[in-house]
Amino acid sequence: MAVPVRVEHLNAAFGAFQALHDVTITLPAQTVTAVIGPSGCGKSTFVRCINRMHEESPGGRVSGQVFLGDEPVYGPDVDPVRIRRRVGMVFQRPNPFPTLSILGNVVAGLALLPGRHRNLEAIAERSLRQAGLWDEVKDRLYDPALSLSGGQQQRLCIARALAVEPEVLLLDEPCSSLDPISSGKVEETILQVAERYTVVLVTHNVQQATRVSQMTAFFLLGHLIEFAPTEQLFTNPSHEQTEAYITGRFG
Ligand SMILES: Nc1ncnc2c1ncn2[C@@H]1O[C@H](COP(=O)(O)OP(=O)(O)OP(=O)(O)O)[C@@H](O)[C@H]1O
Repeated sequence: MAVPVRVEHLNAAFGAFQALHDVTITLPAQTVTAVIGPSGCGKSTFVRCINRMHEESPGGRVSGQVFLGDEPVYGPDVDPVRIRRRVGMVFQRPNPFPTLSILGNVVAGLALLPGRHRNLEAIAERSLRQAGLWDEVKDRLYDPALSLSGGQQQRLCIARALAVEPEVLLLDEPCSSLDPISSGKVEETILQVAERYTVVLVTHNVQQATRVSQMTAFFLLGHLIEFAPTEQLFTNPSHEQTEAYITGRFG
């Protein structure tokens, strides 16, 4: 079940350096929200605050609040591990577990969940289908994950994230290490999973944002400058700085 992510007055710092300033935004459910902006503007920091990974960075501090549905992510008794189960994440470089098979990778996260181990093959099939990889791997589920191409490995990582049934999926530049054909397949996967999840896609590629997202958030120097339907933001931006970025005048 997808839930909206409501971010209120979020500030994030690395020691004395403030990387995010007073960000307030609601990321709708069953929608792909693209997060764009020049290098260093705080895109990764923003998504890492949603699943409480930022606080794991040296000097990482957060203030403000994030709600997953009704649950405050930074509530006093909230277990970050449980939040990370509700909010799956896929990184820039595919990072399958190198010693595990394709199937072993997909179900790896389930070992951490109580009472869910009954039907691993069925869960793996469902997740691989959702990630658009099933047909390519169904006859080689016990092959090493590293025998897959980079693009397949990235879709495997998406399947692994989906296997534990998160509500939100964070994708931090998932195509940046992939060739255009593999990127296209990952984009198809993103479009497909957005029907069921709240998807947040960090991307450097403004064309990719227009292809796969319905909403776009533009960040600059740690500030959220503009958040609008993607088509509107790219055709009729409300801010001069957004226009400068999307027309390639900086960044
Ligand atoms: N571990 C860290 N320690 C100190 N500063 C950091 C750390 N990680 C990131 N920063 C700084 O925080 C700011 C935001 O970084 P962040 O990685 O969120 O930006 P980004 O928009 O995702 O960049 P890119 O597009 O290059 O990945 C940058 O100024 C960066 O130098």
